[in-house]
Amino acid sequence: MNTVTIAGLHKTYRSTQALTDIHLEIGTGLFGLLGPNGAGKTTLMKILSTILPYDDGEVTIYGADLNKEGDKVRGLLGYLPQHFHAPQQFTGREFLHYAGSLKGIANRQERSDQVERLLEEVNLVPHADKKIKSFSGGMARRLGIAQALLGNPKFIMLDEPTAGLDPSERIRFRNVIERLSKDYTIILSTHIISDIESSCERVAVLNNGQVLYQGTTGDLAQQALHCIWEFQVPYADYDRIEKEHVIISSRREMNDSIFRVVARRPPSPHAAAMQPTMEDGYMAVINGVTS
Ligand SMILES: Nc1ncnc2c1ncn2[C@@H]1O[C@H](COP(=O)(O)OP(=O)(O)OP(=O)(O)O)[C@@H](O)[C@H]1O
Repeated sequence: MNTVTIAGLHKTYRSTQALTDIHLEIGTGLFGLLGPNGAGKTTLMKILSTILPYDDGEVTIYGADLNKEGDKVRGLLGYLPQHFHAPQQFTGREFLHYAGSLKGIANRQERSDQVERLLEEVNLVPHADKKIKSFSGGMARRLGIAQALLGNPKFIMLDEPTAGLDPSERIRFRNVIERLSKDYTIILSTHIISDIESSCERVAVLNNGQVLYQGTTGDLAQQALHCIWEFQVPYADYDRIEKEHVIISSRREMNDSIFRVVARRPPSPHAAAMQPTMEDGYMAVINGVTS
């Protein structure tokens, strides 16, 4: 069942066309929104969270029209913005009480029940009475998720939630999200493929304000079928290869460089055809080199 439907969405900032004719169908669970810097991910999230008006299109969230039923939509959603800053002098628990009041949870007992449940859900109980200024980046992000979940939303948007986290914090954060995805519709925007690879079933790839792909993560990899090659050249040729090909990765071995590239034809007579990964599929879609 689709919980979020977007049809013909357009958004322009003065002279910048940020989103062009976006069509997306999103169901329950975790949905990945992938795209390079400037693709339009934050713009889309701001529109869905009713912060930003749009020029044209139809958006429904759990059956409510974003344009006509803004208040109803706001009651359904939780949002973790890209640059989330909680007041540093508050403790984690104090901040959640404060955020709960702002969300209109007036009954103190009800607010307290939600705050305690969410602290547990994001594994912050042992740190709940520490000042936020002492939190690590990962703890602050998990607090951000907890505030997004206050008020029992059904639809949660997380904008680049793992940016700047170290690997162990990223894994802990990912586990929290995966657990939540069983009960909520979650959109996770990122340009880090591995955030999505392990946990999302469906993804959309956005570039220059357009949806270039939407479907399963497995099918995204298949977009690069027969287009992924590895080959070895002397290290001295590095600059030439970089100019001539769309490089996915490269590594140095002794005096040679080994390149993984996306191309419709073999980039050299000795190039080996490789099985595509999701990252390969993403690079193929972004660069318009699909099979
Ligand atoms: N307030 C604004 N005024 C004018 N142009 C804007 C504004 N906000 C975003 N843009 C432009 O709209 C386009 C989409 O930006 P957006 O921030 O939505 O992309 P993004 O995919 O979230 O990128 P990032 O990963 O860097 O946050 C970009 O060209 C950006 O420069």
